[in-house]
Amino acid sequence: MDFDLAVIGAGSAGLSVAAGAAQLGVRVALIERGRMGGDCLNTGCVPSKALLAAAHAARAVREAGRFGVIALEPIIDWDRLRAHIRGVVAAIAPADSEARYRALGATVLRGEARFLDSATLSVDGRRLSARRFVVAAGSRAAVPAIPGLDQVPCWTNDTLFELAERPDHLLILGGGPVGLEMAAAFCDLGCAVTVVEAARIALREDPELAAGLRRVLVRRGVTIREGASVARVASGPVLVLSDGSRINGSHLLVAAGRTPNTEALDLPAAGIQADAHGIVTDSGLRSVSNRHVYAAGDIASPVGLGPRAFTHVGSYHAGIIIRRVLFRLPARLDYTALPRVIYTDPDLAQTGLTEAEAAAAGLPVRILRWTLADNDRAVAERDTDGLVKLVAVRGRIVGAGILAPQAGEMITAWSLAIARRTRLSALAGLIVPYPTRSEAAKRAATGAFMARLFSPGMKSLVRLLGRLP
Ligand SMILES: Cc1cc2nc3c(=O)[nH]c(=O)nc-3n(C[C@H](O)[C@H](O)[C@H](O)COP(=O)(O)OP(=O)(O)OC[C@H]3O[C@@H](n4cnc5c(N)ncnc54)[C@H](O)[C@@H]3O)c2cc1C
Ligand SMILES: NC(=O)c1ccc[n+]([C@@H]2O[C@H](COP(=O)([O-])OP(=O)(O)OC[C@H]3O[C@@H](n4cnc5c(N)ncnc54)[C@H](O)[C@@H]3O)[C@@H](O)[C@H]2O)c1
Repeated sequence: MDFDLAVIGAGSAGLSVAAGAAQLGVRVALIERGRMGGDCLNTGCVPSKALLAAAHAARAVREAGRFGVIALEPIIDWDRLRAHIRGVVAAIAPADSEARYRALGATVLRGEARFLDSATLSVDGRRLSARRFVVAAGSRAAVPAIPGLDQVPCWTNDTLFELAERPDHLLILGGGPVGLEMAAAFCDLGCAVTVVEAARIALREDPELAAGLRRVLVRRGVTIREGASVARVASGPVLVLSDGSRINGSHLLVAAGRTPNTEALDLPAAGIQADAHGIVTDSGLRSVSNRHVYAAGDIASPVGLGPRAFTHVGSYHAGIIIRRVLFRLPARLDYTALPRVIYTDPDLAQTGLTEAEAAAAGLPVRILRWTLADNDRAVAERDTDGLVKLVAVRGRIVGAGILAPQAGEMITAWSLAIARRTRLSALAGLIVPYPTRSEAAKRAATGAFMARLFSPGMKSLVRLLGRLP
């Protein structure tokens, strides 16, 4: 065997597996056909957050008047904005580079991997055998089969961040995390934006939190069409809906979900079962049909759990695979406290179960809320949109959803609370610094005890105790 482990794909998931394995002295091949770092570094998380940072700065200038700070409409220099995004990607790139992985001890092969049989790959014609394989080939933007869409120039996340032109009016097909983050960004940068969504925006998220986000985006000027069925796309671009209405724009971004990158791999040659969602695995990420193969990141579709397309999931998967393959431990996925964040400012962050998920599981759900309108820090900053919504079952927290600026920074504590099965009473007893938005979450937890604390029985008890010497 040429290698102990061959990792296909140098995105978040593949890089994490290769780094762990190489540092443990395993002979590991890391194979990448495109750019090191995959989607997250080049066409996903990193450029999108760099773009959002610029967009938030523009809005901060535009909205400074509410503090009595007089500012004019910001001027966006698109050349410098482009350079800013490239600069951020370049600053992070060394961590994902070929040089770094070679230095860690991995053999980095540039080329497209294809299975020849269950123990052999071809990498651009070169044969390579390995004892185990990790397929971490990721996903790409799914382009829906809408008549005319293939005839009209459109952006996906692959091309968007080149910012080839300033869109006067950006049409966005899809109101999931990509569509919403980019709607927030381009709107803040002064472009007209229309989101056209087949169902409702942020479909996976709690409807109450999604409604709060919708209100904010609409107030800022984003047009949102939900429940819209696009019958065809005409040049312009124009989205023609099935009710006959037409939505004209200057540019079109397709953000309608993901498709796993399975085609080039010739998975059947290695007997690896896959479906439209990715490689079918057990809950420890091993292929259900080839014991030597594991899947990680966006391309992994564990039975009963399904894919989760997040960078932090890719590295979590890597940890599971390292434990299983190298340490022979019975590691299994557990998404009980998996966080996710839509970075729209306010961010929509969720961990654990939503109210609907907990109710669907037949759990006796108790919902606790606190709105940012009742949070002193939010009031001081004149930014009171948002809500904390906790999902509790039998006195323990099982889910938390937060719509707030920097909610992504607030959610980790709630993941820990869920993972550790923390009691609401412990959360309500926490000392939280004043004034912070985190207080809103504590106040939500405290709400569980208010009625009992200030009940007539408790008043009688206090009266009685007051009579003691
Ligand atoms: C616009 C956008 C914003 C996002 N923002 C966030 C965010 O803020 N936070 C977050 O957690 N997630 C975010 N995501 C999701 C995140 O980017 C992905 O979940 C993550 O990058 C997936 O990592 P991966 O390693 O599974 O796949 P990828 O990053 O896609 O890497 C797979 C690699 O495999 C290579 N490859 C494919 N086939 C072959 C082959 N046959 N041979 C050799 N190489 C191959 C590809 O070239 C690619 O480099 C975002 C996604 C998008 C699109
Ligand atoms: N901040 C983050 O962590 C972040 C950011 C971006 C992306 N991501 C990851 O990438 C994944 C992909 O994001 P996404 O937003 O592209 O996909 P998505 O699947 O989450 O959302 C796509 C949306 O497009 C809609 N849609 C599909 N076909 C349509 C059509 N023909 N017309 C109108 N609407 C249509 C769907 O109803 C859905 O609401 C996410 O699920 C997430 O896991 C994460």
